[in-house]
Amino acid sequence: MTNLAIAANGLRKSYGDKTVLDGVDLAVPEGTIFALLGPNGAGKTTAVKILSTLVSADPGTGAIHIGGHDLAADPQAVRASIGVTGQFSAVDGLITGEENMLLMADLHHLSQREGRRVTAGLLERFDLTEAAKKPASTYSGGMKRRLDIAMTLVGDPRIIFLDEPTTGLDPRSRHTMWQIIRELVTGGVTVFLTTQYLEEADELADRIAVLNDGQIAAQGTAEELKRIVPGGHVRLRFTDPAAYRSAAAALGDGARDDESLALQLPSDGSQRALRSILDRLDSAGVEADELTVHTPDLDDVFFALTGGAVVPHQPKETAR
Ligand SMILES: Nc1ncnc2c1ncn2[C@@H]1O[C@H](COP(=O)(O)OP(=O)(O)OP(=O)(O)O)[C@@H](O)[C@H]1O
Repeated sequence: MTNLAIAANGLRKSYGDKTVLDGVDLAVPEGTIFALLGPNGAGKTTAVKILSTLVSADPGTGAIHIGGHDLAADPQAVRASIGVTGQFSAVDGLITGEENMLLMADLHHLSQREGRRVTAGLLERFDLTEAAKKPASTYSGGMKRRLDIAMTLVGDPRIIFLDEPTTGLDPRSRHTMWQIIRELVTGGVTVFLTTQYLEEADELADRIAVLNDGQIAAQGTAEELKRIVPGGHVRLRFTDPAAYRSAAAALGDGARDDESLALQLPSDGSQRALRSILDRLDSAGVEADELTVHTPDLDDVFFALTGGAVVPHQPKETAR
């Protein structure tokens, strides 16, 4: 049997009369990446705070075990086995990156010599050696985030909570962060991350849970989640309003976007389905200016489950 690094049953939390978590079950096997995905205010940070002992769960919550330790009975043991990097960084801008690290080593009661050794190793690993003697306030967003994670690793935690680790980072820094997270897991660490980026969950996570209205709306691998939403669609775009209207009349069953002269037809994207659409267009004597095939992605899952508004999709594949 796989050992669970994180096991929580019936997680509950309310603030006043606002229920933030309404019976959330979480199970994260050791050495895996778990992503808790949800819109703003869904309760992701609250879940991280409870699991990392920063906030207490409400009465009625079931057992919570982190790293095999009972969170209610032995929060100290839980704290010793975890690292937490929050949305608001623990980095002190007034002192250097190295000093931030040494401070952390002190907090973990490492000897001065050991603290220096661990600090030098982590600064090197996170490509911060050159900047080590500069005040952290001069670091870029990506460097601060790397320093933050390096500080978390001083205590050599086996379980790491990363609350929105790449929010606000540019694409390059985001990819660097993803690489760092993957390397952590290769080293046997379990990562629990929260994110608003579907792409991030898709890239990194072994399992994803979608949090909505205080409950897990669905969980599984990215592939499993993609299977729960209806299939893809074909999108046809026109520049000529008359052609658009003729196509809409000929195809009938699609959703119309009169403003951008686009039709969206449910379709599995197969050759046969595409041929049928093209045949009907031919019969009507119209030609689309653009045809794109869209296969379901995590965006579809997210919006289907969280009841969000439909957002414009980036086409995944152009058929013509
Ligand atoms: N200490 C608090 N007191 C009162 N309400 C709170 C407190 N902390 C969080 N909340 C409320 O609980 C809800 C969930 O907040 P939480 O920060 O967990 O969401 P989140 O999913 O992490 O959102 P975001 O992506 O915006 O960080 C929000 O409506 C928030 O206003």
